Amino acid sequence: MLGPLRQARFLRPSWAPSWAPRPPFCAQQGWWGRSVSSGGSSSSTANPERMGTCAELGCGPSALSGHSKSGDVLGLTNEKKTLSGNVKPPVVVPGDEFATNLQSAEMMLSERRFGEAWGFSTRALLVHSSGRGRRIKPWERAICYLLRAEALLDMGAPRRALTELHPAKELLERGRQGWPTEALKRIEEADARYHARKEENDQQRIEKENAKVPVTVITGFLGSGKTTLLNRILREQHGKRIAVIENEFGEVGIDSMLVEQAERTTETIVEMNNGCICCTLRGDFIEGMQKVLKDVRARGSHLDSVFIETTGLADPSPIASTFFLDPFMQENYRLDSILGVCDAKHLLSQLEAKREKSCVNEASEQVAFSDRLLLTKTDLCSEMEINGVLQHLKRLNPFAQVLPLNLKDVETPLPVEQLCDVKAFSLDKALDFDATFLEEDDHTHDGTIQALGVKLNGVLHQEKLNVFFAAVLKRYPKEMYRMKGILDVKGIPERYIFHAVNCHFGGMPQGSWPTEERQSKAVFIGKGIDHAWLVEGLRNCFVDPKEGFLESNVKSAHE
Ligand SMILES: Nc1nc2c(ncn2[C@@H]2O[C@H](COP(=O)(O)OP(=O)(O)OP(=O)(O)O)[C@@H](O)[C@H]2O)c(=O)[nH]1
Repeated sequence: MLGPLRQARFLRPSWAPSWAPRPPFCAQQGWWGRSVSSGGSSSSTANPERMGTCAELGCGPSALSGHSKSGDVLGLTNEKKTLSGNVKPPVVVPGDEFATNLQSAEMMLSERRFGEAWGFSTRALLVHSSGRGRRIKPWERAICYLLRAEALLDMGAPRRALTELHPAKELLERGRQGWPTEALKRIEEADARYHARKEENDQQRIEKENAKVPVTVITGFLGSGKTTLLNRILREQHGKRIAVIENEFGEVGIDSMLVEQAERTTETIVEMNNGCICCTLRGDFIEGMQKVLKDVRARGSHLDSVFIETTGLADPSPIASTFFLDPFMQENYRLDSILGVCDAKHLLSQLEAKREKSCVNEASEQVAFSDRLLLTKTDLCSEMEINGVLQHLKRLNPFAQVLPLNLKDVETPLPVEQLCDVKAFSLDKALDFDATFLEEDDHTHDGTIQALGVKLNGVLHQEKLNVFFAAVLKRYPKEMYRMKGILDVKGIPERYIFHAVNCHFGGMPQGSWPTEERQSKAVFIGKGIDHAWLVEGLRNCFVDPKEGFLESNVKSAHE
């Protein structure tokens, strides 16, 4: 039985037997039903359609990706049997081997026996190429390809169908004189079906993509404002449910303590501070992403967005490729954009900083790979400085939209709609930027950049701290990239938060301690720093150095 679609497209004449092919090929109209005297060799003109179609290269409909496992359902065996002559042609046109095969192919197609249809059409094309029998007209050859295209469309493979439709249309383009109207109509119909089916498939793909949770990867050099941005996003009234992945250096997690979990917006915060997700923690990262989804679903909740805050020295590219290489990530998450946060005050010096041989400058890699750039700390710069940085950013990444912002200005609402679910990441663009984007990653980092993590139990003395930090900034004005911490300072009931990016130091009491226990934490990231000197200096900052207890560890920034 013909399906309703095929019935509508190919009306049989009432007189035709049940197996009869479609009207354009029926004997009554005399195209290939009649015995055509073998007029010598076939057309000797070049056959551009001869090369490259699947059947001629030996692969039939079963070669469709995704269908190959069910080859027998689609008739792989039957296609082979037909090709080797083990299936008798159901239609025989005496003295016309080409018509016999083509009409048989038509009949098989009308019965949705795709393997046999493919096999017979290949045989018809082989008759033509071998030059046996009568001269085959271009439109007849076109029909061989056309019926394959129709078979593939019936199987729901419009893109593959196009490779068969193409030679049919090419033959038509070389001259349509003498082509039966029905053949022309049939090509037109197949073309329209191809477009409709392709659109339908594209639509389905878009819907599937849209159902995935969008993920924004926040990249940006040390101290550029990533955590500040995240806090602003979590505090905004945007009605979105957000999960956060925090990745930072060393075992002393500070950012996760600084991210303010706003009940209204925050689903979960996952902390990863045992290494860098762009290098050593890739497996943990995927596990973390699995856990996020599992927990949210177990709570009967949902996620509108995930933000990943990477370390200030991370290369965003290997993190991005995980979304395409890992099956779980591919199925559940959509990489929405790489959001690069740039510090207007320090970016130019960060871009100029030298790295070990064969190691990239992270700041420049982060800018170049971003889809959107957020230029922070504009409040600390003159208009001329801002314009200088903007020009530099344009040179490094001409495609990214740049958004200048003062993240400290909480009065001006954050344009959240420009930051998440913006569909800015493109795999094509990433591959243009780096052809090895989806290959095994082998990036290297400058191992001489190290992070000292310190935990301090005991109250600290404000004056002693002032002296200590002044000494650090004096000794390492360029080498100390970043200092940050949460301190228990005598006389200050709240947590004392300090930040330093290069020589810019700032600190203030902020937020109460979550528990009775007040453990101070600090991280120092830099190149060529004397860590023993730092530890000793900090030990001297306790109100009572004999009572204070200090733990520290040094790690290369990507361990
Ligand atoms: N004046 C000003 N300060 C800012 C702005 N954005 C961030 N900061 C400050 O810059 C310092 C570093 O900000 P963070 O948000 O911690 O930077 P980060 O990128 O998360 O730092 P790392 O995670 O250590 O790489 C903090 O003291 C922020 O308050 C801004 O737009 N203007």
